[in-house]
Amino acid sequence: MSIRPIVVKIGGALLEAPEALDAFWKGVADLRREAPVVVVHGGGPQATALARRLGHQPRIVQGRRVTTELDLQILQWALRGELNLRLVAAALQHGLPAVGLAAADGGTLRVRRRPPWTIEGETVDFGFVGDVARVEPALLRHLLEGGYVPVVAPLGIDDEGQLYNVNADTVACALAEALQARAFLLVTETGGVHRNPDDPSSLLPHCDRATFEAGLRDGWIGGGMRVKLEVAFQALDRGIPEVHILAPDDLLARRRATSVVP
Ligand SMILES: Nc1ncnc2c1ncn2[C@@H]1O[C@H](COP(=O)(O)OP(=O)(O)O)[C@@H](O)[C@H]1O
Ligand SMILES: CC(=O)N[C@@H](CCC(=O)OP(=O)(O)O)C(=O)O
Repeated sequence: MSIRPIVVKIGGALLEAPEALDAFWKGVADLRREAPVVVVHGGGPQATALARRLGHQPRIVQGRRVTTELDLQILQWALRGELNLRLVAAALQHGLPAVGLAAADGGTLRVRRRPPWTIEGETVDFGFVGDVARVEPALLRHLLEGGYVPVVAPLGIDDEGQLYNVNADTVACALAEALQARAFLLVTETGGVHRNPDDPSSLLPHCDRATFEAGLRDGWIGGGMRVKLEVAFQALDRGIPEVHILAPDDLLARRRATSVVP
C-alpha cells in the first residue's frame, strides 16, 4: 500500500495575506517530515474580484457560485492561471518542490454536472458546477512518490471533456478519501469553528455532529463554515482518521484548532 499523505486545503481569503501564506508554507514544510502533502487551494474571493473588474457580478447561493460560461472562464484565469502559479512560486521559495495542476489534470477528478437544486422554494441551476463522480489518484501518487508537492486548483472534468467548477473543500475531501489520507486539514482565516463568530476566544476545540446541528439551528454556524463542516463529516465517514479546521500558523501543532469528531 502507498504512503498515506496529509491533504491540506487553504481558502482563498488567506491567499492575499502574505504573513499567513508564509506561515502556511512553513507549516507545510514541517508537515512533510511526517508525511507527503497534497495542497488544494480555493480562490472564490479572487474569482469574484476578477469578475467585478470585468463588469460581471457573480451570484453565490449557499456558499456555491452559480457558474455561467463566463464564470467558468474567470475561474480558469484566476485560479488555474494566476493563483495556482503564484502559490507554486511561493512554495518553491520555501524549498518545497511544488507542482501546480488542476483537479482535471490526468483525469484525476471526474465530475458530472450538478442537477438543479430546490432552495427555499426556488429551483437553482448552478450551471457549470460539478458533483464528484470518481477520483483517479494515479497522477497524484506519481507526484508524491517522486517527492513533489502537488498544488491543486479546484476544476474537475466530465467524461465529455467539459471542465467544471467544484468547491475547493469538496475537491480536497474527495482527494483525501481517494488517497486514504492520514489527516485532512482545512486551513481558514478564522482558525476553526467559533460559538460566537465575533469572539475569537469562543473557538471550539471539538465539533461533533450534534454541535454542528445545534449551530445550524441556532444560527451561529453558516456560510462557508457550513460547507466546510459538511465536508469534514463526510471525510470522517469515509475513513479519514483526523480532520481539523485550523489557522495557517498551526498546521503542525494543531493546538488552537477545531477537531471535527463524529
Ligand atoms: N461558527 C463559525 N465559526 C467560524 N466561522 C464561521 C462560523 N459561522 C460562519 N462562519 C464563516 O465561515 C467562513 C469560513 O468559510 P469560507 O469563507 O468558505 O472560508 P475559506 O475561504 O477559508 O474556505 C468564515 O470566514 C466565517 O465568516
Ligand atoms: C462551486 C463553487 O462555489 N466553487 C468555488 C471554488 C473556489 C473555492 O472553493 O474557493 P474558497 O475555498 O476560497 O471558498 C467558487 O466558485 O467560489
